[in-house]
Amino acid sequence: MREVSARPIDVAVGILMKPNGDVLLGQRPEGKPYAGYWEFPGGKVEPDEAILAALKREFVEELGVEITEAEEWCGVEHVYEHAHVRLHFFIARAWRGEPQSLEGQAFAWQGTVGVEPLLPATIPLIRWLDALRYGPHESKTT
Ligand SMILES: Nc1nc2c([nH]c(=O)n2[C@H]2C[C@H](O)[C@@H](COP(=O)(O)OP(=O)(O)OP(=O)(O)O)O2)c(=O)[nH]1
Repeated sequence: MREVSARPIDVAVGILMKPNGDVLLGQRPEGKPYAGYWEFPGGKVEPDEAILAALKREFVEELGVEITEAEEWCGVEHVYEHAHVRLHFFIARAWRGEPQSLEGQAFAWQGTVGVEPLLPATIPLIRWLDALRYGPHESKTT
C-alpha cells in the first residue's frame, strides 16, 4: 500500500441547511480524485488559514455564497489512497446569495439524501444528519 501522510490535511466542509431541513450537495468535478462522487461543498484549509475562514472562502469560490452563520458540528478523519484528511463539518443556516455552479459542478438540494455515490467519509454523516433534521427516531450511534 502506498504511504500517505501521517499528518492529516484539514478540510472545511459546509452543510447549508434551509429552514425545512433541505441540504445542499455538490458533485465532484472531473480531474479531482473521486470525480462524480457527491459531497458537501468545501475544500482544503490553506496554511495559516482559520478553518471557518477556509469554509467561507470555498463557498464564495465554488458557489458564490457568503456564509453569515455557521456552527461547527462534527469532525471525521479518513485515510484515502490519495490523502489522509481531517474533515471539519459545519452547519450553516444563514447565507447571502443563491448557489451558482461556478466550477461547472452539479449540485442539488436534498431532503432525505438520494444522490449517489457519496464520498466514503461522508456516508456516516447522513444518518447523523437525519437524526438532527428529523428527530432521533433512529438511534444515533457514535
Ligand atoms: N468538500 C468535501 N470534501 C470531502 C467530503 N468528504 C470527504 O471525504 N472529503 C475529502 C475529499 C478530498 O480528499 C478532501 C477535499 O479536498 P478537495 O480536493 O476537494 O479540496 P479543494 O477543493 O481545496 O482541492 P484543490 O483542487 O484546490 O486541491 O476531502 C465532503 O463531504 N466534502
